[in-house]
Amino acid sequence: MHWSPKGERGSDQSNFQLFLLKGEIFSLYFGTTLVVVISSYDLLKETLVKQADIFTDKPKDGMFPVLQRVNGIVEASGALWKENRTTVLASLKAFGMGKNVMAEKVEEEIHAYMEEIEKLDGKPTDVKEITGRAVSNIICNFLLGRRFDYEDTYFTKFLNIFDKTVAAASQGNLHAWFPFVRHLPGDLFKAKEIINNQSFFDEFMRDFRTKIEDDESSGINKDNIIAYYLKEMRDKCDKGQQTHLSDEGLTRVISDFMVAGSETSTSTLLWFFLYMMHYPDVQNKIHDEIDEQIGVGRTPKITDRPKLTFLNAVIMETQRIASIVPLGLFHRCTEETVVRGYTIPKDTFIMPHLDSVLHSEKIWGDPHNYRPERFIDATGNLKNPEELVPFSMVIAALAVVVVVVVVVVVVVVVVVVVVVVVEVVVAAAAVVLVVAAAAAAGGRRICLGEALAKAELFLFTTYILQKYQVVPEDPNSLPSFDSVLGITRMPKPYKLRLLKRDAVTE
Ligand code: HEM
Repeated sequence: MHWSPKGERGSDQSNFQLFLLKGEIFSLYFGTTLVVVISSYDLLKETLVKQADIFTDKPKDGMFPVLQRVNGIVEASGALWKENRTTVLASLKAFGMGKNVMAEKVEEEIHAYMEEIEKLDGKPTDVKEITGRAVSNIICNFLLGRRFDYEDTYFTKFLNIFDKTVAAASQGNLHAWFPFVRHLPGDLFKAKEIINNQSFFDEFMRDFRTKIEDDESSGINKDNIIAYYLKEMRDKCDKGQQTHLSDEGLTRVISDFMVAGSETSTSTLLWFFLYMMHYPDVQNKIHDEIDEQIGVGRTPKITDRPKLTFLNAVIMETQRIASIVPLGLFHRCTEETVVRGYTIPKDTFIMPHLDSVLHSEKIWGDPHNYRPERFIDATGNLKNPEELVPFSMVIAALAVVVVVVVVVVVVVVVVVVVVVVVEVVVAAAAVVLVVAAAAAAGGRRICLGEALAKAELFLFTTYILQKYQVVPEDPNSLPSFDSVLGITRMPKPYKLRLLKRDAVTE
């Protein structure tokens, strides 16, 4: 469900509509599977964060039991999940995740994206396809260490298959809950299509891998996740170390990245453009801020981010109100436990109802109003409330761990500074911090792409609004806030026009 700013309800074409019910905790059955829906910030914290050891794993058969394999990150559990995740995180760190190197890869893609936008020449367009293509290409750049030209036939074919997989996966996945439907004649529930797409996908993965290995043997292009993963796997095998890293794991990591990293950022950008059309005052204010802080003489940089307080607040408000992963991703409860007096049996599926936090009246007061100012404090600084959970709950937990460690470290430093050399303590403190953060991240499911997604959202929106005004196709009729719920909550297709700002001013 989506609430428009004027309080009108939009509609999701979703199978989940029924479940957007009231109550902090309730259970229901999907087929024969018991699912417990957990709502409210406090309750999600009580479960996903405070009882993380019990609530971190994923359903044993994964989201698509028809594929009969669970590996990679999103669907994996236990030691297998941890090693895949740690390896990928280490590779991202090695290539500058969270630093400017990451932003440079994003910027490289945005330059190509802006050329495509320029070609539109202000004509009414549904920008979903070109935006999605640019966002997927960024993920390819991380996976392979290179981007593709938009005309590249290999890339186009890959994206087509990927789109089909996402579309089939978005259609309710009924065969996961009612296994008998897989045996019905025809393919009404898309089980066969998912299996076929997956084997195409696997073929592409093998191709990707061969290309990387060729590059590797010729000594080029080592800054990519695939090369890093393969090297780790080989090194561990050579040393006779036990490892969960495998070819299958790598294939799943690649598809996890494509699925988790493409639709999410694309959907958020489409919501952003939609809100810009509905709120021209907000858009004008961003234009003014960009003009003042960056001007028109140079392209935006990630280092401009702290200067654009209002734009940051608009992105946060868009993520909050759009709530693109409203029902989170399933977790699994690995031990019987009691929550608020209700017994949750072992292996129950847990649905984290993130929407209940992002749209909570208790937290936001007026959750259905689009009001970016809620993220700016009285002194004009950006606020970062822990209840803003589009990437799930874990950030708050991580922050808490880090804050606790920082406090302990500061106290230790103050005490020890009198007798010992300060640098030694600070160095030790840094190690403790890294270890603590790693432990927290390793034990919980923080969105692995949060830093990348935030860089993308900032750079795409700044580049576009520096040059263009986003206006509706028809000035007398704004596109609706209705949404379609698939893997993410996407706005229903709409067309916009991107008008050059200098032309508008003239
Ligand atoms: C606006 C963009 C994004 C949003 C709102 C978002 C949101 C989420 C959410 C809600 C989860 C579920 C966490 C949980 O299980 O509790 C998640 C997991 C994940 N996301 Fe994102 N995400 C975004 C972008 C990305 C990007 C760009 C990537 C890839 C580079 C990515 C990779 C992942 C992965 C791999 C996981 C699984 C983590 C695990 O299970 O250990 N996400 N994301």
